[in-house]
Amino acid sequence: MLRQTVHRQVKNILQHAPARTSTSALAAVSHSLRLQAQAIREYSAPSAPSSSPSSNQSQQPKYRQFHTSDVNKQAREVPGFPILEDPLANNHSIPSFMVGTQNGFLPRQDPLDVLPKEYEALEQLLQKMPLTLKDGSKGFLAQGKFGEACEGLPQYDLSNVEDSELLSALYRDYTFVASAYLLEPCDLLYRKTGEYGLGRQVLPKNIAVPLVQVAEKIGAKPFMEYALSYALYNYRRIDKSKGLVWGNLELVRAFSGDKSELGFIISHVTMVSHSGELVKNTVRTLEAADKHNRQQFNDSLSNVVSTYEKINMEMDTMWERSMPSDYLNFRTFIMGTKNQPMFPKGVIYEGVSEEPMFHRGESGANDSMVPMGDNLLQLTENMPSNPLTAVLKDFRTYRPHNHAEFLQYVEEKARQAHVRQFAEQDPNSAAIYLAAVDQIRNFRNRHWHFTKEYIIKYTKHPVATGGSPIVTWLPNQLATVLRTMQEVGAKIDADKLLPENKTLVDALTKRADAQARILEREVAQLRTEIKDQDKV
Ligand code: HEM
Repeated sequence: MLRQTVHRQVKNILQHAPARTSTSALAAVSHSLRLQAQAIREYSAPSAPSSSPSSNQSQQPKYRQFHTSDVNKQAREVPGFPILEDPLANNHSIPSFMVGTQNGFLPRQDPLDVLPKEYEALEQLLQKMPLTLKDGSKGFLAQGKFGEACEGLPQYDLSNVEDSELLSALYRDYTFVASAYLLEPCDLLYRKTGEYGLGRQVLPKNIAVPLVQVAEKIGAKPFMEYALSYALYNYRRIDKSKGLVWGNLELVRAFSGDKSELGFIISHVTMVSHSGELVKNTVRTLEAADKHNRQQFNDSLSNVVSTYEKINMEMDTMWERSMPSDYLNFRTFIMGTKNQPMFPKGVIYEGVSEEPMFHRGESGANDSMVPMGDNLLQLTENMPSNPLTAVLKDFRTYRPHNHAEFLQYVEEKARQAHVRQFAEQDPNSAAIYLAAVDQIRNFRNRHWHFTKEYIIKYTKHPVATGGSPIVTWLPNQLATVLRTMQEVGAKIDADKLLPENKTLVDALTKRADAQARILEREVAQLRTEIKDQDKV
């Protein structure tokens, strides 16, 4: 049935394709649809509990269809993947999240910040929800009254909603309500005792049914996600004419409602605001490696390095925008229901399925900038084959569908074009490659510091919000990056390097050596302090 739908779509595109559309763009769309169908099959596989609200709906494809003719008109003709050059901000029929050279991994249009009047009860519930409200008073969560307040929420029927912007807003809002409802008891207990206890194990049908309806329409899992809800679909520009910069952004929804939650979320947005540039140069680097164009390869990979530099500098502002001592105030609400002791048997979605569901929680691990670098630089395939790396791969399914497809495209293309090997064939290209890997190291190393300073310093809870073991998972990737740098550095013939590259290669490899030793010692020590670090 799905295969037939996809075939019909491809045929339709071929018949109605604009004359200008190249075969490569058509191949791209057909590839995109094939992946879509594959993901539909995976998500509907028997191991994943069915999440259809009714038997009638279970006949429908689980993923919202692309209005591919719109995409075709605007897609840059990258062989293999349609990338938007124009975000098509006025288009409300294609998904809100589609990779573009302008919007990068951000939504194509700013998030819808107020729900239409007909959803007033939902809007009001969310506005009164945070621990601290905008006027400084206590919201439902602070008073332990959120669960009770949810009882008054009508069960909206979302089956006729088709506008992609409204669907995205409703998905964001229902995922906020669901997480607050499920985790409210954990937050109350944590504030009293420092323990999370158990969350609510059943999601009532007035939340569960519309959440599953909207999740199916946008092709997401029915649980809070990083891009589709908490971080990248949750900002509002204060001055619409100004950019996505710190000072001009506020939150649409919040759990704690304090300044540190604002700083935490907005730092992600301002970092991702550079991702269009990153996408553009990643694609150019892939093209250059494919065509063996050395000059283009060096230029575009150097641009990748300088863009990651900007992103890393932006990341460093986290320390002043969001206080480490406040982080645990909102962290409870972004926890998942998979691999978390608060939900030992998952969560039953009332009115949807009798089978419990398990979902990873919100996590920056579902951002696409670092996975794109991992794939471009072929770091993903250098990760050890172990259960921690399997978690990394699982995280890649928790993101907008089009982002997941794009990451897969970059991984395949880099492998076909032998990006790393092409870089290593020329010592100065290898130096640029090393500098690019060093930016990924910079990100992951700062990130490891964040984890120690914002989390491990305050709690011995063994699992991160995304369900990964807090001490061992991040170092699994950081150690791979350091090892890759050591391997590449050792192969470079220093005598053939430009003088500036000689100094660079020397400094980067020495630092990688030192950090690898420190990391190993740190992890060994932390493993003795926090339990269950081999459990994934
Ligand atoms: C206070 C700041 C932060 C803390 C405490 C933090 C914490 C964590 C933790 C504990 C994980 C492990 C995965 C899991 O949730 O199970 C993770 C993963 C990740 N986070 Fe963050 N995070 C922070 C900020 C950010 C920011 C600003 C970004 C930017 C996009 C980000 C991107 C990532 C990425 C890409 C991963 C996966 C890392 C990898 O592949 O090695 N995080 N984060």
